[in-house]
Parts: sequence; C-alpha cells; structure tokens
Amino acid sequence: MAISRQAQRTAVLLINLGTPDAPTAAAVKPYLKQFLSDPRVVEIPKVIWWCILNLIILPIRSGASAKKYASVWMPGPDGGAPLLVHSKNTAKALEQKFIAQGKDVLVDIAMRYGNPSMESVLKKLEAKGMERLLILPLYPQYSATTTASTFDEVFRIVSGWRNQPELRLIKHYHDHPSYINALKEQVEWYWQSHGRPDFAAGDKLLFSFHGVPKRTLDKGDPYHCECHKTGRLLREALGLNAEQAMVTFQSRFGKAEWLKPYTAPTVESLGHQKTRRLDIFCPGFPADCLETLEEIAMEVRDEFLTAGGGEYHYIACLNNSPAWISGLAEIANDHLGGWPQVPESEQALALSMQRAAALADKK
Ligand SMILES: C=CC1=C(C)c2cc3[nH]c(cc4nc(cc5[nH]c(cc1n2)c(C)c5CCC(=O)O)C(CCC(=O)O)=C4C)c(C)c3C=C
Ligand SMILES: [Fe+2]
Ligand SMILES: [Fe+2]
Repeated sequence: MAISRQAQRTAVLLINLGTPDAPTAAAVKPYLKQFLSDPRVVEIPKVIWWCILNLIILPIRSGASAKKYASVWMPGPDGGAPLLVHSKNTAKALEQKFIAQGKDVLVDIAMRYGNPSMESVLKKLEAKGMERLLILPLYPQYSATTTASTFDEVFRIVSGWRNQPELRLIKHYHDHPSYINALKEQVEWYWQSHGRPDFAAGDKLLFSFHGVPKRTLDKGDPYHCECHKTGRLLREALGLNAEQAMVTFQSRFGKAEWLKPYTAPTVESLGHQKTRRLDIFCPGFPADCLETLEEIAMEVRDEFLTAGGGEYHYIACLNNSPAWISGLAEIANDHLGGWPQVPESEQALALSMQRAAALADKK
C-alpha cells in the first residue's frame, strides 16, 4: 500500500514493558515466554536458559502469575491489566496536553512484550503520515534490561522499512526536574489526605525500585546509580534525610544476587522493629502494575503487619497525575526541539482534525 507522506507528522511513542491479554495461565504463558526469552533480560547461555524457561519456569509460573494478575485486574469496559490501562490513559492525557499547547504531535502507546505490540503501533503511526519519531520509554531510569531492549526492537522494526522516519530516543529522565517534581507532588498529595508520617517518631518512607541482577551493575549498567539519584533528589525535595527515606529494590527473580537492599526483607525487619508507620512509594514505575499493586500493596504489606509493624501506606504511582502529564510533556518537548515544523496551514488542518477526533472520542 502506498502511504502518503504529505502530512509530515511528528509522533511521540510511549513504550512500557507489557502485560498479558488476560489474567489466565493461557494468556500469561506467551507473554512471559516472549519477555523472558529476551537476551537483554536474562543473560544466561541460550541453550541452558531455553531448557530452564520452557521446562520449569513457564509451566509453574504461568498459573501462579495468572492468579496474581486476577487479583489486580481492573473491571469494566475500560478495564484490563493495570499497566495497560494506566499507560493508555497517560498517552491520551499527553495527546490532550499537546493539543492544549497548540502542537501537532501524534501520541501513542506500545508494549515491548505482548500487546499492543511495537510493530503494530509503529505501522499505525506510519499510516498516519509519521515522518519524525520520538521514542519515550516509560522507564525513567536507564537499564540495558529495559531501555536498551526497547531501542533494539525499534531499530529491528524500522530496519525493514523502505521509508524510515527520522528517529530520536529518550535514554532516561531519572533526574529531570519535572519528573522529580511530579514524584514529590504525588507523595505530598497522598499525605494531604492521609496525614504526614511523624519522622521524628521513627516513621519511615521507602522508595522501592524494580531490581535487576547485581552482575548488570558489575558490567556497567547505570541503573543502580540512577535509582539512587532519583531517590536522593526526591528525598531532598521532600526535606527528608537518608534515614527517613530509604531506597530498596523489589521483584527479585531467580536465585542469583540482585541489587540490594531487597524491599521485602527490609520491610519485614522494619515490622520486627515495631515501626509505627511505613509509607512506601515506587518512583521507578510511572504506571501502577502487578509489581506495585500486588507485590507492594498486598504481599509486602502482609509481611510488615505480620512482623508486628503498625500502619502501612502504599502511595499510588504517578499514573495520570496532572503534574506527571505536564512533566512528560516537558520531557518530550526538551527532545522535540529543533525538529522542522510542518507548514502552518497543514498544521492548522491537522490540529483541527485531531481536536475533532478527540471530541468524538469523548462522546
Ligand atoms: C530476569 C528477570 C527480570 C528483570 C531483569 C526485570 C527487569 C525489570 N522489569 C521492570 C518492570 C516491570 N517488570 C514487571 C513484571 C515482571 N518482571 C519480571 C522479571 C524481570 N524484570 C517478571 C517475571 C515479571 C512478570 C510478573 C511475574 O510473573 O512476576 C512489570 C509489571 C508487568 C505487569 O503486567 O504488570 C513491570 C512494569 C523494570 C523497570 C526492570 C528493570 C529495570
Ligand atoms: Fe520486571
Ligand atoms: Fe513481583
């Protein structure tokens, strides 16, 4: 099919990790298989890992994970996997933000694993006349396991195209003032309605980031440093010290050593110490997902309470918070600068079509 390039449009593509299509073992299995077969994610020799994955992990984990997904699945016609629902809402809100700023930018969301696949969304954008493409991974901290894998997949897909778009990539924004400000506002917004912890009385705030194997740090992956920088900047923005607000790493997978301190044992030990109140926030996850809603808000909560801890407060991820949507627009705008603008008449036409489509969506 011949695709019109007359529109010369710029697109911002948000990319998140991915999630199964349904909370069932049958749907979780292919998603996990695609995810865990990525050599950027699991760096174990191919043949050995193929056997472990297909003969042990997938048969056992698919069913167990499906039950966990079922416990957080969002109901209703706009429901589904939380990661997808929140990421889609973020893309819609960002598109609205650009329209309000008078910018003609296409915005969409794709998943690295599962659906909507990066390939299908890129094809859709190509059909809409995309000529310039900004990749914005929903990973504020760079890691080869996530960001690099996403970039690899973009290159792989467009390498097959005859007419390629101009391409820009956002590597990280772990210390971007707009991101830090959105995190700070999210924590303070929670405290406005649930009271602020009494840090002088020993209450704690914990920043839990997704873990990665320690050997990735030894090999030079900057993820660990970037998580700590985010943690420090957020702590300073909230006026707290390193004892009051700690950084930990969650979601350990397998037997190898991962980044420490681990979230669950830290929380358990705070429970044993009879910590009066523990607030926990996941700054590295822009969207709530299985790892935050099930692991942190349910499993780790139980461990804290069982160990003898007092109040446990889970602070939701940024999701669609106004400060985050403004922050994302600023992060994107920093990288869109200098790209040729479409002629004004074309831009006005594209914008009015976009507005009409947005209005039709609302109805
Ligand atoms: C080898 C294993 C894994 C690495 C390395 C890893 C890195 C990593 N992951 C995220 C973000 C997310 N991970 C999520 C789920 C998830 N992660 C792993 C394993 C590794 N992650 C597994 C097996 C799963 C699936 C769930 C399970 O079966 O327990 C999610 C949530 C997905 C959802 O559907 O809600 C996110 C988000 C980051 C940021 C990261 C490295 C920096
Ligand atoms: Fe993960
Ligand atoms: Fe988990």
